[in-house]
Amino acid sequence: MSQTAPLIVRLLASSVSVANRAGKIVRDIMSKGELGIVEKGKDDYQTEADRSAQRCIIASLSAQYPKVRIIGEEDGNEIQSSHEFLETDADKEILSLECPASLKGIKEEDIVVWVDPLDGTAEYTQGALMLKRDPWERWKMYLTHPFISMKWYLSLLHSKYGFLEHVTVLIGISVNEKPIGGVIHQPYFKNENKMGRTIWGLKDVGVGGFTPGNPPESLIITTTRSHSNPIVENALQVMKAAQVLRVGGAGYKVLQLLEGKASIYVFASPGCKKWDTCAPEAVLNAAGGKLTDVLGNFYKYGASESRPNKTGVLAAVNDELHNYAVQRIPQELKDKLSA
Ligand SMILES: Nc1ncnc2c1ncn2[C@@H]1O[C@H](COP(=O)(O)O)[C@@H](O)[C@H]1OP(=O)(O)O
Ligand SMILES: [Mg+2]
Ligand SMILES: [Mg+2]
Ligand SMILES: [Mg+2]
Repeated sequence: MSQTAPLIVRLLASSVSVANRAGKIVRDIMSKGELGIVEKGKDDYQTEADRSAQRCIIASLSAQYPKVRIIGEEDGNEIQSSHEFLETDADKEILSLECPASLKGIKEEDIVVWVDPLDGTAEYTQGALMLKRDPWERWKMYLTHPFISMKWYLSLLHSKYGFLEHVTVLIGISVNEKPIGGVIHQPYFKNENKMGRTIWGLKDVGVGGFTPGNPPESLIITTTRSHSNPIVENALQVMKAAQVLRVGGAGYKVLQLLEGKASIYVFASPGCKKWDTCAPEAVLNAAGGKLTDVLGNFYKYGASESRPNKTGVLAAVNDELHNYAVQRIPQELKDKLSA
């Protein structure tokens, strides 16, 4: 690795390589078919892919950047047992980036990295069903699946490939409580000749790994497909959108904004945590967008911050769309979430 590149550039380059490796782990576990699903709470599951991918990311980054504080979604990821997963490559394209003056003086001690090893776990476990080509085998798996309703099962059958494309690996880099760099890796993105893609963003540099798109002509909202409730629905109704897309994962929804498939991401509920939004917010910022809670306030990403994003998520590719969304949310709803 080029030791001459400034720390933040090296860390982002390492994060890109580590996210690619984690994505391969996620795919390999799915191919083996033993997901090892554990229920953490209501509508909250963990699989062997979440656990192994996190072990890979934390072991690899902490071996190379020992003083960086790294916080992952999953518990019980002892670093000692993870040498098989060590990834020490660093992406060459990122290493060759010109580091802006504003990021040159950053030290390891100033950095907090937020890791979501697998964002869209609900969609990942449902994707396992779609890999069963035999309808009878698929039906049997559905019957033993812990949390797929009949409505979801039917929507899965209609979706042809399931929702695996919604799954992402998220590595967010924050300094002084603000997200300044991030990686969104999509293990199941279908390219012509290879599986997966890695999107990155760095403050005062820009974004890469995809083709940015302008916001759609009409107002298209993207929101949750697996964690809705009456307040979430209320916040959608007031937007007066031409269309509402219901997809999985915070990473995937921000990708939809970046690619011009949706205008605003609205989620008026406390379910997302700091590891869900740190990387997406960093990439969105680097593309000129904005991610806040539904009141329009920024989240802070210091190591001692509480994990839940209690007051929801509101994101857009530009200030104008973001302002529109903040203004549409009724005060009563804002009060309810911040109570
Ligand atoms: N109620 C919840 N419980 C646990 N995780 C949640 C909840 N709501 C949202 N999340 C996390 O935020 C992501 C985005 O939410 P949604 O897909 O509903 O829009 C989810 O994929 C999940 O991350 P993860 O899959 O990493 O556990
Ligand atoms: Mg989870
Ligand atoms: Mg997540
Ligand atoms: Mg996760």
